[in-house]
Amino acid sequence: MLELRNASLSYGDRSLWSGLDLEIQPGEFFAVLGPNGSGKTSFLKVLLGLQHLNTGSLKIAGKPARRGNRAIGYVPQQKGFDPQTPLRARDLVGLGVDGNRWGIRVRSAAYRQRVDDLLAQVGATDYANVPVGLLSGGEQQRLRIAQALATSPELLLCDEPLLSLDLQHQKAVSSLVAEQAHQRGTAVVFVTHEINPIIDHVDRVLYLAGGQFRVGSVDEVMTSEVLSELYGTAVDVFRSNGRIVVVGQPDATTHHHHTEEVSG
Ligand SMILES: Nc1ncnc2c1ncn2[C@@H]1O[C@H](COP(=O)(O)OP(=O)(O)OP(=O)(O)O)[C@@H](O)[C@H]1O
Repeated sequence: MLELRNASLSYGDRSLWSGLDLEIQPGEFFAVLGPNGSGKTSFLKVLLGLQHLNTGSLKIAGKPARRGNRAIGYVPQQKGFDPQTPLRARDLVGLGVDGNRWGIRVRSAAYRQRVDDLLAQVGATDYANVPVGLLSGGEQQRLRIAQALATSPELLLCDEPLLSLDLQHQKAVSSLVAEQAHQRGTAVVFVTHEINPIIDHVDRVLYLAGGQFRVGSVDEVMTSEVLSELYGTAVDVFRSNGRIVVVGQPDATTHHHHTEEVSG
């Protein structure tokens, strides 16, 4: 589905990663973790064809990366909608639906059916006609996912989709994305600061830090040894009730964005 070979990316003399070889399979839930500034968003930009690699190659569904690739669905990092936003939930989802493919000449029956199906797929049918600005952060995030799924992408990219969500909504959105991967066969690349909300779902992680990276299962990557090596300083990883607690990262990143976001 996705194939990176000997990939490196740097800005000026700052290297974000180099020598990255990676294949992501259909149906895989793949997370990208790392502190602020480690290159998580840049990684998504590469996949979206918005950022060129300095070395190496990338293929998505067998073809070189390019902008506007319809095989990719993208859930951007976003704040909440303004309460005045004059869009209903179904209008937002409808923006993702490809008019040509569904023979829209606006508001055709096929278009309405497609929007209804997408709303049902993310469990948003009950608030289909509510203005998006009045919905909770978690409800808005479901709609963004529905919008990203509108073209039935083979690859779904999510940039910090859990930011500003409470625990219950984090779980619901994580499960929804996991279902898309594991039941529907979409490859998912999921950028997050926090492993715990997705720990039960994620297949593998890419951890970026200090210009280095590590790829593997949660058990392989989230260890004191690996993180200490990546950060270049002693980092302790503890397990508690199925959760992971990381202590001693030089850059305490986890809550950086939360104060800036509109809460759900
Ligand atoms: N176009 C660019 N030109 C130069 N430097 C850039 C560019 N884009 C990003 N950077 C730098 O590269 C680093 C990685 O940025 P990126 O946004 O990918 O990190 P991130 O892991 O997504 O961070 P965060 O968790 O804060 O969102 C940052 O130091 C950033 O300032």
